[in-house]
Amino acid sequence: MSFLSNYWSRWFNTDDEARLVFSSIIGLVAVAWILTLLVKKSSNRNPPLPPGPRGLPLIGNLLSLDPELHTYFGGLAKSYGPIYTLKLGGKIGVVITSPELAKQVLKDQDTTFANRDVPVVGREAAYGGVDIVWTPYGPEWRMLRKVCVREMLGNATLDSVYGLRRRELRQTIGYLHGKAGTAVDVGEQMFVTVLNVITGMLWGGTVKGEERAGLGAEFKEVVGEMTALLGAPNISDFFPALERLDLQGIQKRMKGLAKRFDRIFEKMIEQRLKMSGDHGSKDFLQILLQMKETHGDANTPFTITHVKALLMDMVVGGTDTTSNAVEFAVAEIMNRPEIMAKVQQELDSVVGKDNIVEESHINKLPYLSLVMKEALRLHPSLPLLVPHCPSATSVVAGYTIPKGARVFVNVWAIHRDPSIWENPLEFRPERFCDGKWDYSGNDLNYFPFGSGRRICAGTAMAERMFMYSLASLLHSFDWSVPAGERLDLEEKFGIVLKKKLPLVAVPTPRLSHPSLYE
Ligand code: HEM
Repeated sequence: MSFLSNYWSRWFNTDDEARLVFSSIIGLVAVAWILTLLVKKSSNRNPPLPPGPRGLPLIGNLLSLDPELHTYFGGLAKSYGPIYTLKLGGKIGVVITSPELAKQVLKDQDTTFANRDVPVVGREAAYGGVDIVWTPYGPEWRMLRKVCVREMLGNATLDSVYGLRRRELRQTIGYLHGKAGTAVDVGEQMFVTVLNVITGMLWGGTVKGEERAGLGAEFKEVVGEMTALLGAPNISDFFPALERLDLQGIQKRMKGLAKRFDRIFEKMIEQRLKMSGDHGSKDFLQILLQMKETHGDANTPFTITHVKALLMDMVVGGTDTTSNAVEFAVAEIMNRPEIMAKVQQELDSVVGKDNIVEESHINKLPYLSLVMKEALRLHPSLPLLVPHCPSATSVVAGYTIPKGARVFVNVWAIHRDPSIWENPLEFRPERFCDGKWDYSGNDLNYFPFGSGRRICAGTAMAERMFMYSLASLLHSFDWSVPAGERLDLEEKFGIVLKKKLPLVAVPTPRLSHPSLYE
C-alpha cells in the first residue's frame, strides 16, 4: 500500500496531501464495494463498454495513470486495442487510437461528440467555461466561434494585420542578432513573438527591448502552468463530491493564474471603454465590446464575461501551441543537418541572402511546408486533442460510450502508428511529398488541428505564424548547440505538449549585411 501511496504522491504537492487523499479514497472504497454489489444491474440491453484494464473498486484505474498520459495511453492501446475504457473514479474515460474510430467520433457522430466534459480547472480558467473551448456544442458556442473567426482568425483579418506580424518578427530577429554567438532560449523568443502578435491583435499591446524577454518568460510560465494543470488528472473531476476540498490544490493554483490574466484584461477593457469616437481600424477588443453593447446574436446574449473568456482563449490557446510547435521544429531540424541545409537552400533561392523573408514568400517554400507538417506529425501540439464528450449515450465500434464520458483521441499515437507511417519515429519531411495530407482534418490518419466541428479555430493563424517564424529563423541564422550541451528532443505531456528541456541554441547571422537584421 505504501508503494501505491508513494506512486500516487507524484500528482500532489506534498506527501501529506497524498496520504490524506489516499486514506480518504481507501475509506470510500469499502462503501463503494458494497454499493456496487447491491446496485449491480443486469444491463444486457446495451452493448458492453469497451474493454480495458481492471481497476480497483471506486477509484478504478486512477492509481496507475502515468503523468506522461499520451505515451501511457499509447502503450495501453497495444494491449487493449484501438478503443478502451479507463475507470477514472466516478467517471468513464474512453481512449480512441485508430483513424477509423477517430472518424466515427469526430466525423460520423460529430454532433453528439462535439461537446466537452469541462474539467474543474477549465471552468476556473475560462470564467465558468463560457469560452469557445469549453462551451457545449450549440448556439452560444457557434456565436463565439463565429465572432473569433470572422473578426480575428479569418484570412481577411489576418491579411489586414500582416504589418503587425512583420513588426514583431523583425523585432525578434533583431533581438537575436544582438545575441549572436550566445545561447538563447528559442521557445521563449517564439512565445513572446506570438504573444505580442496576439495581444497586438487583441488590444494593440506590445512589449519591446529587454522587457520582451522578461515579460515573455513570465507569461510563458503562467500559460505553461495553466496548460499543465489543464492536462493533469484532478480528483475533483473524478469525484465531484470532493470538489469542495480541492485535495491536490489544483483549483486554487488555477484560480491564482487566471486572476493574473484577469487583472490585465480588466485594465485593457477599462482603457478601451475610456476611448471615445472612431479611431480608425478597430482591434478585436473594441469589436467585442461593441458586440456586448448590441447584445450579440438575436437570441444569444453576449456579456462582458464572454469578452474576457474569449481574450483568455486567444492568449492561452494561441501562444504555447504555436511557439512549442516551432521550437520542436527547430530542434528536429538542428538534429538533421541535411534537412537544415535543404531548408536554407530553398530559402536562399526563393528569398536570397540579400533580402528578408516576407509572408508572401511562404507559398513559394514547398519544402518548408513539408517540414511544418512533419513537425506537427511527430509532436502534435495537443496530443490528446481537447477531450470530447458525448451528449447522449452512443455506440462506437460496437461498444457503448456513456453520456458524459471523457473521450481522449490519441492523435499523438495515430501519428506514430507504424501501420500508417513508415519508420514513424524518424523526422522525414519527404513523407508528405505526395500532398496527400493537409490540416483540414478530413483524413484521420493526420489531423494535428483536430477534425470536425471542434477543429482548431486558429488553424489559419497558426499556419502563417509557424511558417513565417520558422522561415525567418532559419533564413537569418545558422543554429548550433552550445558547447558542452546536447540536443534534447524529449517531450513532456500537458494538454499542450512541450519540450522536456527548453531548446537553448546559439544563432550565427548568415545574411549578407547587418542592415538585414534591423
Ligand atoms: C500550431 C498551432 C496550433 C495547433 C497544433 C492547434 C491545435 C488544436 C487542436 C488539436 C484543438 C482541439 C480540437 C478538438 O478538440 O478536437 C484546438 C482547439 C482550439 N484552438 Fe488551436 N491549435 C494551434 C493554434 C491555435 C491558435 C493560434 C489559436 C488562436 C489564436 C487557436 C485557437 C483554438 C481554439 C479557440 C480552440 C477550441 C475550438 C473549439 O472547441 O471549438 N489554436 N487547436
